[in-house]
This record gives sequence, structure tokens and C-alpha cells, in this order.
Amino acid sequence: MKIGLIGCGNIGQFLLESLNMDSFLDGSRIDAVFVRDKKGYEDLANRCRTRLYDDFQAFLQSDTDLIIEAATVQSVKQYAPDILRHGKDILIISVGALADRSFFEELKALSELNGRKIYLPSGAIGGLDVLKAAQSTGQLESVTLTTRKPASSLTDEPVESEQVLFDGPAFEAISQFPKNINVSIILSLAGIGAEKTRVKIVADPHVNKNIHAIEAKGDFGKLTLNVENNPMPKNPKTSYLAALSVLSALKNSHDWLEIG
Ligand SMILES: NC(=O)C1=CN([C@@H]2O[C@H](COP(=O)(O)OP(=O)(O)OC[C@H]3O[C@@H](n4cnc5c(N)ncnc54)[C@H](O)[C@@H]3O)[C@@H](O)[C@H]2O)C=CC1
Ligand SMILES: O=C([O-])CC(=O)C(=O)O
Repeated sequence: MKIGLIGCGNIGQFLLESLNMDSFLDGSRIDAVFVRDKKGYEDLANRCRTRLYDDFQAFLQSDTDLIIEAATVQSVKQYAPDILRHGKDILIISVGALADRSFFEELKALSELNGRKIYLPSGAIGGLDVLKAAQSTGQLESVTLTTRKPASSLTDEPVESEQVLFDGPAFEAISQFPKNINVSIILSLAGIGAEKTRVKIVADPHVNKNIHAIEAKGDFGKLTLNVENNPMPKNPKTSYLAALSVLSALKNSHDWLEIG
């Protein structure tokens, strides 16, 4: 599989090194990387033997089958439609972009029209298999997510003791914290939608992990899941599991065995 990558930050660099240097997935590598400014990325691109682009149209024309977005919610809105129109699959990590219902419908139509697929990795959480199964013919009554992160990842204000910064529906959470709560949208998409999924965001000066507590109730019974994520050193807002989940989604996309 020939892969293109948008964004060469924390997750992007991890993917480049895993796929191009450590050969995580036989036969798959990142052949093209889109950055807004090439300065500072040449050494990495040489080491990983990949081509750098700062012109998006030239990047789109490059010989790739799948584009991975590892940039921002805004960049998904900006680039994803063109990627599908150019007949390429896309893997989106800034899934918060799909909270916008009309954008979601636009991507759905483009995906169908062009026969292309959109992959959404599980990111920094789990339990999506449970929600999807619980929804199949049964009723899922409620889904709640409580996210607790080091205060410095959530706010520039000094925080002495734990503080609830947000309590409300997922679609509002992602619009206020687009770099911190993409997990709420993947949870919404697997479950009961971004209006009904309740989210609480807690800034905690005493933790050094990104902790996501999920509770769901329905016909199936009850789910409680607590993921205590190690943050990534280059961007502590982001959990290591989120980067790993991209590798896992890539592997799943062409594995002979589908689990879950
Ligand atoms: N789904 C999930 O569970 C999770 C999603 N995320 C999201 O994944 C994304 C990437 O995370 P990190 O790598 O940690 O962030 P990062 O901030 O380290 O890297 C993002 C990179 O994208 C670049 N960028 C921004 N706009 C761009 C554009 N228009 N075109 C090209 N490049 C652009 C930035 O310059 C930066 O180098 C973020 O949106 C983050 O919120 C992060 C953690 C979990
Ligand atoms: O990495 C995490 O723990 C969650 C995160 O930043 C996001 O969902 O945007």
C-alpha cells in the first residue's frame, strides 16, 4: 500500500518512523508527506526516504492509494473531500471533524460516489466494539465519557486543584476542545450520536496521564471502561494509544482476519 501523510507532527513522525524505518507493515510505506512549510522536515524526510510536498494539489497527484490525516480537525474539513474526489481512501485521526453533520453527509456521499473508504481508528479509547454491537438491534440508552488530563494540556490558566472545564454534549465538547476530545466523537459515531453522548472534561494538576472513563447502559447491560493513557513525549495532549491505533487500523484494513 502506498500511503500519503498530511501533517508531520507528533503522530505523523511516529507513523513515518514505524512504517518507513521499522517496517511495521510489510509492503506498506509512506511515500508522500504534505506539510505547509518544508523547512525543518528535510532531514526526517531523507532519513525516512519519503517525498515532501508543500503544494496540496501536487501531493494529491502523487502515486498513493490511501491518505492518512494526522494534523487537525480543520485540515480534515479542508482536504478530505478532495482526497475522496481523487479516488483515494482516507484514514482520519482528527475525527472531531465528523461531528459536523453536514460535513459528515458530504463525506458519505463522496465516499459512495467514488467507491472509496474512510477509516476511523479507535484513537485513545476502546469499547467501540461493545457500543456497535449493543446498537445493532438493541437499545443503547446512555453513553458518557469523563476525560481527565493534566491541567497544562487543557488550559493556560493556573489550576491548583481539579477543575471541571466542560460538562455537556460531545458536539459542543469538540468545538471547544478540538485538540483534546476527538475521542468523544469516535465514541458518538459508534454509539448514540454527538447530541446524546455526554462529556465531562476535567483539568487535573495531579495526574500525568490522559484518562478516559467510559460508561454505557442499554439492553445489553452495562459497560464501564477506564483507559489510563501514557502521553506522547512530543505532544502530551495526545496519548500513545492514539498513534498505535492508526497502525492497528492500517493492519486491519488488509488483514485476512477481522476481529470485532
Ligand atoms: N482520535 C483520537 O483519539 C485522537 C486524535 N488526536 C488528534 O490527532 C491530530 C494529530 O495529533 P498530534 O500529532 O499529536 O498533533 P501535533 O500538533 O503534534 O501535530 C499536528 C501537525 O499537523 C500540522 N498541521 C496543522 N495544520 C495542517 C495543515 N492544514 N496541513 C498540513 N499540516 C498541518 C502541524 O503543523 C503539526 O505539525 C490532532 O488533531 C489531535 O487532536 C490526538 C489524540 C487522540
Ligand atoms: O489522546 C488523547 O488522550 C485524546 C485526545 O487528545 C483527543 O481525543 O483529541
